[in-house]
Amino acid sequence: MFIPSIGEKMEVAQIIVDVPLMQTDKPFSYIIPEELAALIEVGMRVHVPFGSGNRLVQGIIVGKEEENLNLYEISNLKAINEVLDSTSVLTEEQLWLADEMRHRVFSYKISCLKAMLPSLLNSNYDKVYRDEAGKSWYHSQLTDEEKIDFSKRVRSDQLTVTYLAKSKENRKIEKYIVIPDHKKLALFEVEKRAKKRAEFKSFLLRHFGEKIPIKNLAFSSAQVKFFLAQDLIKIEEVVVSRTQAVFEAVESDEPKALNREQSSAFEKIVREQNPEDLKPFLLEGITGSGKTEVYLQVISHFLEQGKTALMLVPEISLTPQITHRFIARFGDKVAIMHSGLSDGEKYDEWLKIKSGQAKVVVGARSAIFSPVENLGVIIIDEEHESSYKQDSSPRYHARDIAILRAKWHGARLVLGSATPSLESRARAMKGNYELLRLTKRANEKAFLPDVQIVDMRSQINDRSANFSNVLLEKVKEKISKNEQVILMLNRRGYSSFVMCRDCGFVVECPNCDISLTLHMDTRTLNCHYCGHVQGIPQTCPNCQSKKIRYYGSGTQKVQEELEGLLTDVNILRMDVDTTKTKNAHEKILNKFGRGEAQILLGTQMIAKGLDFPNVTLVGVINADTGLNLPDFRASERSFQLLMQVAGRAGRADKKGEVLIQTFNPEHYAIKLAKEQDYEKFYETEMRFRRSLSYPPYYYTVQVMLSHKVEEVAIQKAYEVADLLRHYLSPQAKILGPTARPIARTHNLYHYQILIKYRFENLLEEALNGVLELTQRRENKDLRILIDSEPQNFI
Ligand SMILES: Nc1ncnc2c1ncn2[C@@H]1O[C@H](COP(=O)(O)OP(=O)(O)OP(=O)(O)O)[C@@H](O)[C@H]1O
Ligand SMILES: [Zn+2]
Repeated sequence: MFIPSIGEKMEVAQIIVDVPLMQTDKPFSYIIPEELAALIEVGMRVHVPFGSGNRLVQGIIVGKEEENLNLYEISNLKAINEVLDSTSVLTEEQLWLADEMRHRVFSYKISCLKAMLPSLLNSNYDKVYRDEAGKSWYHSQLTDEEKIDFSKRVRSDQLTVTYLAKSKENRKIEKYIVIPDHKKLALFEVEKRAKKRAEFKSFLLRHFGEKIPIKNLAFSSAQVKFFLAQDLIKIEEVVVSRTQAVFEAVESDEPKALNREQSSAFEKIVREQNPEDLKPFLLEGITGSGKTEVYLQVISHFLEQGKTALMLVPEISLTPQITHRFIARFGDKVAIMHSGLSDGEKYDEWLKIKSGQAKVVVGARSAIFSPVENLGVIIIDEEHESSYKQDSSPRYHARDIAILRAKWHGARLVLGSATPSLESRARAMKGNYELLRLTKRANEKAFLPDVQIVDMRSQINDRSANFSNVLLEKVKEKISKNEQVILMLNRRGYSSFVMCRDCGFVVECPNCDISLTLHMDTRTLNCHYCGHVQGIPQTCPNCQSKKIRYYGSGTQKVQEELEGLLTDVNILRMDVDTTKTKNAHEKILNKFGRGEAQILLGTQMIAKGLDFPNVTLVGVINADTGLNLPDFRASERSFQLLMQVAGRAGRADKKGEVLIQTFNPEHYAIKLAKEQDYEKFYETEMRFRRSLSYPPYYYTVQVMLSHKVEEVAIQKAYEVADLLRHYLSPQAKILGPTARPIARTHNLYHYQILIKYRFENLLEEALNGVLELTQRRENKDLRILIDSEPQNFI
């Protein structure tokens, strides 16, 4: 057949479509229609027809060029249907980052690209166009020609655009039940047989006068509807606002004169260097040594040079205290990014960054992707924190992305910690990072606190299950001196549950192999994995005994106990439950800062970043719970957490004390935390890692397979292990398959394989082979997750 070879010049775009599959994990060519040609840029989102049905899907333009196409090629190409943006939403750097990421995280390219966009742009939204006179049009209501015309007018600045999430209208709405009339409800007769209904009624009566959140309610929506229909309850909606009040009411703050160690670190970080010679800096500074002050001054330095800065902190420590310090220094040049913001707020901050108005971005993990141009420095505080690793696809580590971005910009990268991760410290020892040290507290009058271990095995205290006499007496002593106390309850892998005293039955989640957690405020049992909620049984479901007891030590329970043991004491509690609402964090810390409570009791949440001069005692109620987890980083995590929380004591001129209650006083992680000896811990732990071939001596990749039928999960896991053995060298160690420590969640059985390796040329190929398995029809119910350098083993 004759195919004309003299072609036509046509504009063709390379597009990654939003169909996360192995076969579609590459750019597809689309013709750019003439009328769109002037509007289209690389980095924009478009709608394109895809597949045999030509269903419209979203895509991202990653390249475009003029090509000579013959008729045959033209007839085989589809055309772009619609442009979604008026300017690129992804920069050239971000497109490059997505490519680099694809090879490291074994996730699809489209997932990498989407990770770089604010979620509003990935969700169902509408655009609103406005002209100068304020007249507005909704994109969804325009004709195709109008859409093109409007895009042109946006480009020539005649119209402005804002995005509006269709589903939520950009507002967060929370619903509550309120009871208008107590008497009416009380007198309402419930049919005898309707047991649940009667339970709900008495629940409502107990909560009269309160706003009862509908979220996590232990009763079905049918029950709610019934009472609504009888006019016995009402639903109230509360709109959570999109505007941020953070920037108001922050006093400005002047730089402090750096001490010798601080200035030496500062000078090394900012010194002139060839971009090729730049290495990441590891700033190892004990708690309270003034790392944050160094960060602030390094950032100032680069701002003065007309550059920008990116500052990452762990989500959990993105407390007002830290954000305030940045706002106080840099005012409205700061953009804040964290998960507490609504999609609308995140989008607003993103725009502030994209437009160049924000020069300093302070944020949690995902802020590493923010589209700041002209970066002078990237800082990762508490670099050892596992929350820098994303636990869902794409499973990236912010540190790895930071290294790439720093390279692209020729920017400095500073990793800061009092207890660096073994990986980073090992790199510093090899000379891949430059090690900078701060060994003294910045405040001249402050010293590291005295740490004491309380051996709980020899503590018999009939008055309390949670407190040794020593700790209790110390708490009393500090309170009597008008000083403040921080108490930490390490809840990792441990929480309160309900058990029958007669038969030992523990109430478990019907979907997951794990006991349900008791929540006293809602009087429910909740599953922390799948979100299942149920009421607390009055009798044992197994033996009908009435001896149902509550076990474990949630923060709520400890608070109750403490209130019984001490008189006239105000306790503030900080945990997931008390910080759900907006700015709750801030309110609690402000109260504590003003001295309105003597004790701050909380989970890991209180271990980081807090700087309260009046705190002279830190008590760790249970140091052990993290130690025995089936995770090779268990000791490292426990050590880091103890060092971190101990660092909250004695930060000003009053001497600090720390008491650590433990059942494992001989464990090296606890002993060395007492001695506050990072160096010794590093050596001990490195020996252990070496002998067991764990990171940083080996790299790791975890493959997790899930299926609703356990046998299928096992069988497929063996198939995958065989496939890996076929590709990888004998030097690679392939462990498993084994069942996950929590073997079933969401009604799925999980099996895992761990690969430990040093150099494997065919690793990517092998893992792509594993991913391809999921595309086979017979495997359509099989879930396979690949996690490079996994941080989470439970
Ligand atoms: N050069 C300095 N002169 C006087 N005070 C300083 C100086 N640098 C820091 N400080 C003060 O010392 C205290 C501890 O400093 P900072 O919070 O920066 O330490 P950090 O190392 O970041 O602490 P952590 O890691 O424990 O959270 C703060 O109150 C800070 O204002
Ligand atoms: Zn569950």
